[in-house]
Amino acid sequence: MIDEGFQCDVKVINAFKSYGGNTVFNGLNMNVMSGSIYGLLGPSGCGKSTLLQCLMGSMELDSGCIALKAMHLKDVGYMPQSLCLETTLTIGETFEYYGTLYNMNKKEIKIKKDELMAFLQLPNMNSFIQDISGGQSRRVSLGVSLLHNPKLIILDEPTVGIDPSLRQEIWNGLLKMVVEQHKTIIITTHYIEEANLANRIGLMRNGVLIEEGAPKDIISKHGADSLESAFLTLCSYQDTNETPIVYSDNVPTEVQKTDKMRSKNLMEAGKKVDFVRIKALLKKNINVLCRDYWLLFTVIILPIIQTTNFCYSIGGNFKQMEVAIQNDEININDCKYFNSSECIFDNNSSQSMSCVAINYLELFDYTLVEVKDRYTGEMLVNESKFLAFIHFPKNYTQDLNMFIDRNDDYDMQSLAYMHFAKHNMLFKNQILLDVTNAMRYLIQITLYNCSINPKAASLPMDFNILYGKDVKYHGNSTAAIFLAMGAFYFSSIYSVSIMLSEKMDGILGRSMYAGVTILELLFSMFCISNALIVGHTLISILIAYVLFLNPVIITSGLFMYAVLVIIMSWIGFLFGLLAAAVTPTKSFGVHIMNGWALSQMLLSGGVWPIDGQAKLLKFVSELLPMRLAGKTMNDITLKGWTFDHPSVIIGTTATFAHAILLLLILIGLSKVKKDTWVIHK
Ligand SMILES: Nc1ncnc2c1ncn2[C@@H]1O[C@H](COP(=O)(O)OP(=O)(O)OP(=O)(O)O)[C@@H](O)[C@H]1O
Repeated sequence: MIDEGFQCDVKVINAFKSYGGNTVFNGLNMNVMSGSIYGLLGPSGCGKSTLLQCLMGSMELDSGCIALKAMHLKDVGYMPQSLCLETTLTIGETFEYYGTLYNMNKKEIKIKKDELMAFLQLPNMNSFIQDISGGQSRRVSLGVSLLHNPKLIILDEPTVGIDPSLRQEIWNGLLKMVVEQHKTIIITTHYIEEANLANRIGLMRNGVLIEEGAPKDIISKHGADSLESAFLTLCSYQDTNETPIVYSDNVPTEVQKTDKMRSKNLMEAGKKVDFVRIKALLKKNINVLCRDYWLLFTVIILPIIQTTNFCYSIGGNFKQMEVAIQNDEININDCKYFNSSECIFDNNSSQSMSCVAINYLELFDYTLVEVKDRYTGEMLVNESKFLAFIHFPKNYTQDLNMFIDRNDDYDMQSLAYMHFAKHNMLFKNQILLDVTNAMRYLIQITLYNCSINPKAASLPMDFNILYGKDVKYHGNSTAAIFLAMGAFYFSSIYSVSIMLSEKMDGILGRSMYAGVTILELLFSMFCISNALIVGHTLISILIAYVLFLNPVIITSGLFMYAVLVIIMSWIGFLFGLLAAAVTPTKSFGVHIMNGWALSQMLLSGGVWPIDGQAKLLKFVSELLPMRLAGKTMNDITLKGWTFDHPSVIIGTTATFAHAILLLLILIGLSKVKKDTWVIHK
């Protein structure tokens, strides 16, 4: 600490700071007396904002010392150069949020709100910040820095965009605060004439203060008629002298000697988690979410729509597949009245057994269209108008006698014939399977009518299904992977969106000046994210398993299913934070999320079983969290495995390990990357 006797509220001693190779402070000294207004002037880009951020402790000096009398963040009110306010809140809500962060009660906030409304001529307290003018929102920002009645007020260009008469009133108000309440105010401005009202000014250029003193003294010292011409004189003096002028009056010698010393960093003091602040953050973030209709739609309605889409569209049998047919045995419309009861070996039998196959296919929802000849049928398939063409020759049933009898007279012309397109393996597989089944059924019916055991036409094999008796469609075996994907993706979208706006718009940075810690913000976001995931996953589960009857075996393992969904949402939440931490722009963060979710969906067996992947890729896919969680969830619902099954234990533990790994990466990143969560505005 600096000795008690000195009358400065702020002292900067021999400060050095550079961004990469760009030197901003080059041995800068500054003294701000208690109970005064200090005007910090200088050309654009000379480092005024950087200096104020260093005073607040949000930025470190490379070397030198900053000493503040203020002990706590609540003793300081800081207005950054950018707005750094949540624009979806109203003016009133903004004051309530910051008032609560500063531990003010409702009555105190109300009194201060009325006071600031009159002083800063603010619009209606219910106006949303996004709906008011630039000048009005800057006044709200100024109001936020004055709200908690701080001892030291640091304002970065508070009067930009404000009309001259209101500017004058604001200065009068600030002067009154200094006189009546003994406040200390540091203010940067580009309007040199208004700096005349300050008690003391510092002229900053080329990394140092080239002059510091009362405006009148500076003007007379340089024989100028205004601050502006004094400043110009000083600039030309500095340009012709190589050694920078370093003013260091009133600097205690013991502090001057100490390089790299910092008496106290306000931002580092009192980092304890505070539940009042968490409550304020929760309220603010719920308000923000409720007003961001697109985000609300994306994290609540979209998961429900997508689950419904998934159940309706993925993995079901193909419907109304169009097949061209030429039946020389009978008109296919007459098959409707076909009754197969006679044995085809009977002499007077008039059966058209092709109808058995045709009716079978119609029963399985095929659209059969009669074509006039084989050439047309094949051509239509080649032109992709039909998926297949089936031909039954004229004496099909008659010749079937010989086929069953294994008669050597049976020739290839007597066979039914299928010409089909292979451009889509799934269509091809389904048609082949259905037509094969139709023909097997035809043979079985034929044998049965002739009192021959139909088993003769079935496969001599017994199939026993161990797991997944109720799995009928591909979608049944990917439903759990899809739900795991939803838990991951929609949580990540929430965290990346909120965190990016907190970071890029400087909202978190500003809340931190009011004492908020990153942990508190993350905790509040985490609570909201969990509430969202529980809500939309419950609805998605009801849609998938109750409405669309995806098979599920009810066991105690379902508890682990719920646990896995929650862990997947945590992984999504953490990954969203990671994307927000590394991305240089808002939109890129969302692209990272979409890209990673899509890749996982493709690799995790959600689209196609991973058993079809190359060995190395499969090894990687096996380790993906969506795969681990989705597979384990599938094992629980389709195989009925419970929480004590080794596979369930391994799957759950490995998924949880992913969450821990992401957490460790985030902690590590926060330590090495200074702008992980906050961009200086
Ligand atoms: N995060 C950053 N990374 C790199 N350089 C930076 C960063 N922030 C500021 N600078 C550079 O540091 C210098 C000082 O910037 P600063 O914003 O402090 O200037 P200023 O005096 O407040 O300017 P203005 O009056 O235009 O607001 C500028 O050259 C700027 O380009």
